[in-house]
Amino acid sequence: MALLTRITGPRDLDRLSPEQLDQLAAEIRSFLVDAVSKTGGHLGPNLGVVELTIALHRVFESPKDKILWDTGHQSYVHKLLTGRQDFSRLKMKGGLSGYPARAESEHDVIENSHASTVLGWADGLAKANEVLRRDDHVVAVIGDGALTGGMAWEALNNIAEAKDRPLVIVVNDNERSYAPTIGGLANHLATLRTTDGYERFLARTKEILDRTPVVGKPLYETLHGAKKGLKDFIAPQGMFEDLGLKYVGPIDGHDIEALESALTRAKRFGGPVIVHCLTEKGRGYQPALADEADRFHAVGKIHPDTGLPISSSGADWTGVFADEMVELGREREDIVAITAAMLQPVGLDKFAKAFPDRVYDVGIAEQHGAVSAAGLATGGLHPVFAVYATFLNRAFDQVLMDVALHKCGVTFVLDRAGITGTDGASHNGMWDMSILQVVPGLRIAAPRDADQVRAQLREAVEVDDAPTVVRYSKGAVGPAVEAVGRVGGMDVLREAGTDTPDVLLVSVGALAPMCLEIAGLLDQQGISTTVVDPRWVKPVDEAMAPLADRHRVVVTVEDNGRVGGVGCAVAQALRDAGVDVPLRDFGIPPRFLDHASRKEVLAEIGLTAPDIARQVTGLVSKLDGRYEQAEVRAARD
Ligand SMILES: Cc1ncc(C[n+]2csc(CCOP(=O)(O)OP(=O)(O)O)c2C)c(N)n1
Ligand SMILES: CC(=O)[C@@H](O)[C@H](O)COP(=O)(O)O
Ligand SMILES: [Mg+2]
Repeated sequence: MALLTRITGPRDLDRLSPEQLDQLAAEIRSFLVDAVSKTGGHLGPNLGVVELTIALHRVFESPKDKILWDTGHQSYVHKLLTGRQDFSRLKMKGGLSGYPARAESEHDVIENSHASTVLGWADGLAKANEVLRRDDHVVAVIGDGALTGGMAWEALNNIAEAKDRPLVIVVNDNERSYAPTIGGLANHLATLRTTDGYERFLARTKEILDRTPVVGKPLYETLHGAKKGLKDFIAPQGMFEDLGLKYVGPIDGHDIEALESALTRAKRFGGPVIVHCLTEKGRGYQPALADEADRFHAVGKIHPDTGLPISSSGADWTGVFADEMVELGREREDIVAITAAMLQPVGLDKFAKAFPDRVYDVGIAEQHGAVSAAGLATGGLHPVFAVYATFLNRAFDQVLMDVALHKCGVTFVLDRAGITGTDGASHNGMWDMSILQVVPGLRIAAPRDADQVRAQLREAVEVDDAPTVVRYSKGAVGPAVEAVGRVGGMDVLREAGTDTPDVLLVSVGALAPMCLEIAGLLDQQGISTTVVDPRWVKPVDEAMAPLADRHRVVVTVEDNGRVGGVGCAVAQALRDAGVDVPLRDFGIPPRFLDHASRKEVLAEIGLTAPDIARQVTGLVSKLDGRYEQAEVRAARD
């Protein structure tokens, strides 16, 4: 790493020769494979942007110029070139974030990770430069996948309008999101890729003319000067130029010299310009290139030589859903599936294999996915839209106004619900049960184990006149948690063992084993506890209020934001029923949580069995104290 370790900031790149730049690119690739194989992370995307990042940092002057990365998962090389070379704790507590992070560096402008936002940011920053008369540049790097998001097009619509407001958009076209990027836009990029456009024509002409030096240079310059007419003559530049954006490309995204030349021209242009770069996801690393599914988009710990995972975590929630979907698909021809560019990560790959005509990849377009689902349902099908919980945030209005208002039978399967941890603040699925609480008619299932995923998915797809949601966690699914009884539609997981029980513990989803542990700890303190799993947490089961009324305290525990979550809904239901029992709700506080393992985050926010047991013990003791005081008062009076 002779060169890489000497790069302490972007300006150190200025003094490197072309040969040294190539060597630096090779060093960075080997660093990435070595470092990310130890920690896990977004290996494929970063291997693809090594030369592009070097060229960007040579042509632009970050942090004065703002370099923005859409989604941000491909910012590792940017980190390496901006003084962050300790990757030993990547995505771990106290280590580097997996995305741009303002706390880490003045070179990181936005803390993203939800896709397709960068053009909006760039638009705003460019407008600010204009109003404040700054001559700084704004450069937005967006992938072909992120470009399928509607927000990107809303921004382009604005950006194209201001002909003399400088803004450089780099389209990092590796032809893939996780899997190959789909749709009309992807097809258009493919046409641009294969068109022998102006750039390639000019490069070839230059090559030929360089061999005839006498007439070569003047002729080349004449051709270059006549570029607009020449461009139209050679090949139509398509949609981008039709929109009013200057188009430069396609550029070989692994040729630093070509990249620098294109970026320099874009920088000088003085208006909005698109630089279309062709890159290869997983570049230089054979195991990634051989992985047709996702080119090592995001890996766990792997053996660097083979790319094979170090350990396999056994059955996970996604896998249970994946298998059950195939079963359901066999049983019911009306069941169709939707993914927003994440077929494999959400577990719809098996369904797609079995029923290729019944799965729709809508691109990174959660809003459209939800509305399209409303259309499918209205057309007589039952769509299952599988999406990470955090990404459904985007489609809230569509769930409310299109799916729910129209009473459409659409099932949303929310993967990665609850604390996911290592992907940081934006990836925790901690908002879904709060925002969805307000949607009339919508029902939410929070299965506690694999059997319940299967059972509740089946119950969900039976509902054809309202949206249903099935939400579960990331990673390994725990052992089955057997019910010992049933009250209304709720499973009783533990009886208090007395006619005058102290605590009703309402356990939500995957937290069932923890709730049973809490009950055990309370038992040791002489506090008798009923543990109930409502299964369907919205609407609150009608049996909840009478059950609560038989206890002295109600405690809810959920892997979701406390504000507006299941605890709030239960409290409201009890109030509505006139049940006056103290309630204490445990959940995720309304804070953005730094990246760390799920276990560390849960410990930090006090969502652990000992913490909760301690607090509940305190609460019960306080009630006992009050009770005793009342008795003393009564005896005295
Ligand atoms: C709103 C949203 N939906 C889904 C995702 C999950 N996701 C992360 S990266 C990615 C693919 C991005 O493709 P592209 O922009 O082409 O970048 P590449 O990885 O190919 O460099 C997806 C779907 C996300 N981050 N944000
Ligand atoms: C950038 C992004 O949004 C995804 O790639 C995310 O990192 C995936 O997370 P999982 O590892 O939980 O699938
Ligand atoms: Mg891509």
